[in-house]
Amino acid sequence: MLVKHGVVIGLGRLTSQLPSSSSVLRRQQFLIRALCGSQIHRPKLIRAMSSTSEADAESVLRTVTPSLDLKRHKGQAGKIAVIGGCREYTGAPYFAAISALKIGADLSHVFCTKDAAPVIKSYSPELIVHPVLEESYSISQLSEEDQRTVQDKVLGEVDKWMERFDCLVIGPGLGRDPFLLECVSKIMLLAKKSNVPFVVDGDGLFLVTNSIDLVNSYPLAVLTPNVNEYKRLVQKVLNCEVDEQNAEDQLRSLAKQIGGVTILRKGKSDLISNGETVKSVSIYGSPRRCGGQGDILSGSVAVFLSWAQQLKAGPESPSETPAILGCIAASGLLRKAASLAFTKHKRSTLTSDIIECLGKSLEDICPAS
Ligand SMILES: NC(=O)C1=CN([C@@H]2O[C@H](COP(=O)(O)OP(=O)(O)OC[C@H]3O[C@@H](n4cnc5c(N)ncnc54)[C@H](OP(=O)(O)O)[C@@H]3O)[C@@H](O)[C@H]2O)[C@@H](O)CC1
Ligand SMILES: Nc1ncnc2c1ncn2[C@@H]1O[C@H](COP(=O)(O)OP(=O)(O)OP(=O)(O)O)[C@@H](O)[C@H]1O
Ligand SMILES: [Mg+2]
Repeated sequence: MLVKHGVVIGLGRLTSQLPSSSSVLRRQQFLIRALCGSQIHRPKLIRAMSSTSEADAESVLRTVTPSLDLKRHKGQAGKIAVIGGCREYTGAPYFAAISALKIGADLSHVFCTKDAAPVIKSYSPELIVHPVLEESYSISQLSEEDQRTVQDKVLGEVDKWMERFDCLVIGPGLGRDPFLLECVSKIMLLAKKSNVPFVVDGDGLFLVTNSIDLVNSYPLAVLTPNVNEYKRLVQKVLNCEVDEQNAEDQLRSLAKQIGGVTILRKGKSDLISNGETVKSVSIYGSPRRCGGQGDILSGSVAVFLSWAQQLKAGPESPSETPAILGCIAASGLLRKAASLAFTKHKRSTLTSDIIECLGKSLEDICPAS
């Protein structure tokens, strides 16, 4: 739209500067028709003038998705852990964790509060659910020392698994309880110590926005903000408002300011940057905005990022980082699946319907055999 306006304004300026001879005017009118009036020429012009390149998501999906090989053993296609799930939210961590499995990860864990665990387990026997997180209400009677002991126990429970995970998803359905968020900030430190990549979403972004040092300069961190979460990040880090006219440059500055973390800004087009490159994914998805689609995305980024990390270096290997590739692949697949689910279910499309379409959508792009 901006560029389209740029063209129109540009030609308007051109008009006012040109001599008013009739032949010049005729040529000018022809130019205006050719540039603006033709459906064939306009998109080419917009693309040529755009500062962001649209990623070829299908090609990235084909590059990062590993072939199914009988020589591989369980775990090699990815072990993912979601840190999230509390009394209020049990759907979000489930959506993220089950999406990881549906795409092709081998194991998907959930670390959630004790209350949320039986609920999440009952959604699916496929998930490995750890009821380890504690909220303030369950420890408020304890002395400070005992509270620290509880925190150490929580961290110990997560840390003994940490090195086995290829990627964490921190935040879907986490809630905003202060005691729980303090534990989660320490889980982030443990992940960084073990060089485990993590995707931060939902309430994880609430935590990180208020303590940006938790992710600053960690190249294996991916943030996936929605419209509200992005606004809060921009206000906090760049100290200004979201600038839709310069969306790509602002995203690049934001990622750079946080030390080169990768940010996937969700919206009509998904925009992805690590402070250097900016990519967009605009494949047609679905007009349904039911809650939970961001959770599918965060689980998917974790899987594709893990797969992209396994790509062998070589002359043919992609120049983008695994985090950028993971974001492009996840965004493209989610949009394909959302589109397919919407074709079937129209207004009644739910997040579970989209999850059911993940397999077929990936199969259409990279068949299993
Ligand atoms: N089926 C499920 O289980 C699903 C669960 N989900 C889970 O929900 C959680 C929040 O994610 P979301 O996407 O609703 O957050 P978002 O758009 O920033 O906020 C919208 C508005 O609500 C408000 N607000 C939020 N939390 C608040 C709090 N604790 N206390 C007070 N206010 C709060 C917020 O206010 P603000 O932050 O601006 O002050 C804004 O105005 C997150 O864990 C997500 O994973 C989703 O994934 C969907 C499916
Ligand atoms: N206006 C839009 N048009 C098309 N697709 C969109 C639009 N907004 C979001 N999406 C798609 O939906 C996905 C989820 O984005 P959304 O902004 O709904 O996340 P979210 O609010 O975090 O979701 P959740 O409810 O899971 O927390 C994005 O990856 C994007 O592809
Ligand atoms: Mg969300």
